[in-house]
Order: sequence, then C-alpha cells, then structure tokens
Amino acid sequence: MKINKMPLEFIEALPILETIENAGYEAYFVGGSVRDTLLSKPIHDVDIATSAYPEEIKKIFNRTVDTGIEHGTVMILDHGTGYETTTFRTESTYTDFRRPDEVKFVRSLDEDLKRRDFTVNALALTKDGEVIDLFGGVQDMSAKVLRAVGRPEERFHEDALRMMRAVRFAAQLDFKIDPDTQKAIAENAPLLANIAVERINVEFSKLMQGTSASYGLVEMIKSGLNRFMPGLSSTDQDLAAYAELLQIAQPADDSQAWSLLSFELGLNPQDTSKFLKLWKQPNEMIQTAKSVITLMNKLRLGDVNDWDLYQTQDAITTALATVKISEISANVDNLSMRYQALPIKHKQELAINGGELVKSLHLAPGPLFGKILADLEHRVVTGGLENERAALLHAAAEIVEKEKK
Ligand SMILES: Nc1ccn([C@@H]2O[C@H](COP(=O)(O)OP(=O)(O)OP(=O)(O)O)[C@@H](O)[C@H]2O)c(=O)n1
Ligand SMILES: [Mg+2]
Repeated sequence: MKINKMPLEFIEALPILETIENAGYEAYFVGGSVRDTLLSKPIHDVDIATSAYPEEIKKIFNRTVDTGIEHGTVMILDHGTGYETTTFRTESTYTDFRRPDEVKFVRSLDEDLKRRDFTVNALALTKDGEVIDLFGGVQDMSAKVLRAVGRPEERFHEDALRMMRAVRFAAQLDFKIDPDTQKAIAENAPLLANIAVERINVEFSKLMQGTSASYGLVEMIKSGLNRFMPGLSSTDQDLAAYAELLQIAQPADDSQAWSLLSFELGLNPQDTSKFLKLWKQPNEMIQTAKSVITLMNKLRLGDVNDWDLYQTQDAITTALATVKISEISANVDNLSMRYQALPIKHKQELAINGGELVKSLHLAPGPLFGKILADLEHRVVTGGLENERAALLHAAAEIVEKEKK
C-alpha cells in the first residue's frame, strides 16, 4: 500500500531519512504519525526508527540531543524541529512489567515492529510513501479494530501500561478492542499495579476526552483495570454512570474530565482534593476542581445565588462547561450571563482597598480591616451596595461606628 499524499510534517522530515539511508542504514517513519496519517487525522510528533545505532546517528548529524540514549533514542535537530530517532530494538525479558531488563539493538525492522503494542501502531512508512504492514494493521484500521501485535499477554507483560493504552486508543479512535486482546487485558489487569500513577493518568485523561470515551470506560470497567487505579477500586457503579454521560458529550480538557469524574464519584471538595492528589494532579487543577465541585454540589440541590457564582472565581469556565455535560439540568447560559453581570469578579476590583481605609478613615491596619473589606465585597457582589468609592467609604465608616458600640 502506498500513500499518495504525504503530510507536510513527513515531507519536511524526508531529508533526514535520506541522509540516514545515504550513510548506508535503513530509516522509516513509525508509530502514531503513520497511524494518524492513514486515518486522515492531523499528526503531532514524527518518530523515526532506524537500523543505525545511536553513536552512528550522532556521527551522521551535527546537531543531536541524547533524549533517551539508553533506549536508543537520539533527537535530531533540523530546521527548528526535533526528530526522535530510535534504533530498531527488541526487548528481552521483563521482570517488572514496565521496563525491559535490557534493550537489545537490532538491524532488522521486523524485529522492531514485532515488539510494538498494537497492529495499527506497528506500521512503518518508507521515504517513498510505501506502508510496511507486517501484522494486518491496515486491515484492522479499516475494520476499526484495536488488536495487540502477536500474543496479547506477551505485549502486556512487556509493558502493563499498554492495557490502559488499549482502552485509551479505543476511546480516541472509535475502535473496538479485539476479543483476544480484551481477554488478555481482563486476565492481566492486576499488572497495572506495577505502573506509575503519572503514566496511567496520561492514558486515563485521554480516554475520558475521546470521542468514544463511553466505550473505552466501559471496557476499562469490564476488564477490571479500575480495580488497580487510585481511588477507583470499588466504584464500578459510579464509573458506569459516568460512562453513560460520556455517550452524549465528552470533557474538553483535563480539568473538566477530572472534575466531572470527581462529581460522579460523589466526592465533596475535600475528598476531591485527596483523590486528585493520589493521581498527582497539578495543584492548579486541584484548586479548580474543588471550586467546580463546590458549585456543582450546590446546583445539584437547586439554584445557586450570585455569591456562589462569584466564589467560583476563575474556575467558572470549567465549572459551567462541566455542568453542561453532567446530569445537572441547570440553565448554563443563564448562569453564565449571571456571572458576567456580577458587579465585580475579584476582590481587587473593589473601588477601595486597605490603603484607602487608612488614608480616608484614619484606621490603623488590623483585624477589622479584613472584616470591613469582606463585608463590602459581599454587599457589592450581591447587589446591596454600589462599587463606587464614596459609597464604599461611607459603608466602611458605618461598620467602624457599629464596631465601636
Ligand atoms: N507502551 C508502548 C508505547 C509505545 N509503543 C510504540 O511506540 C509508538 C509511539 O508511542 P507513543 O508516542 O506513546 O504513542 P503513539 O502511538 O504515537 O500515540 P500518540 O498519538 O498518543 O502519541 C507507538 O505507536 C507504538 O508503536 C509501544 O509499542 N508500547
Ligand atoms: Mg506519539
């Protein structure tokens, strides 16, 4: 099979393949970029596989970076782009289910493709656009089947993360998982316990945002993978409810995905924080999710007031987007308009600040300061007071008087 129209990303990288070949070695485009080209999807990183050893690559090209030399990966820098170039390799024994005990470089493309995870990921592309397909990847692609290369259990023993990759790719590509592959995932699910949570996180996040997220999630539950994922070991029912929602719409980013997951698990803001910490989520996302959950839990019980919307602060966009795809039947457009109409969005937008209290009311800084400003903030947001300097100073003076009594 031949590709008639090479994407620009490949055309730009052709000189690299040619240079390696002119030096007497083989070189191919491999991995996700070949798969995505055949699926007419945009490609991100162009990966190259070669028979040249890392030291040989470094002799051929002036500008290289050792990005993963122990795995045989060298990055070739060319016209501002970096190309990960990996020597053909076979991976011998795996005692820890995530890394080969040793990486063996080989000179044969076949050996290299044999140890890749799925047939659609085991395709290689020559500089002339010829597709090398040793395991029926092209056919699986047209049948929309995700199938492990060779014996599935061997692939999953080599790297247990591949089981998560299977449900992730199925969700992203709208593929069905082949029955033998499915069976091997169910049988080997406990191996996921050997995998770092950060790596599982990447796959799970992509799964939740896939066009077929619902299918991927159902497969994940059916095979029992979630039993070996932080905080999800006995949440099948909640996850199934989440999967049902995902049939209709999918989260557009990680914050939405994890906020909605936390909501479906019925977590309060504090438990959301604990849950997301287990998953090593960035602090910023944890703060956002807590605000989202606070608002959603209120909306679940009924309407929210302007103060609730205000308190959501910068998490409001994520919150409203998440509400929209949740089972909460709130009028999101209306909530959004109400938020937009708030007199202020942040404390800093109050027409006076602490300095002003010192200057105009001759107050000494102290605990009363915070109390005054918080009171003014609340009254401005809820519409009881205009955000205007004189009005605020007047109200502040009243509070001071009241405190004196
Ligand atoms: N656990 C893994 C990870 C990767 N690969 C191989 O390495 C290639 C590149 O890996 P990666 O970039 O992680 O995945 P992609 O298939 O490129 O998918 P994505 O579009 O998400 O990058 C894969 O296509 C596959 O051939 C593998 O066999 N086993
Ligand atoms: Mg990739």
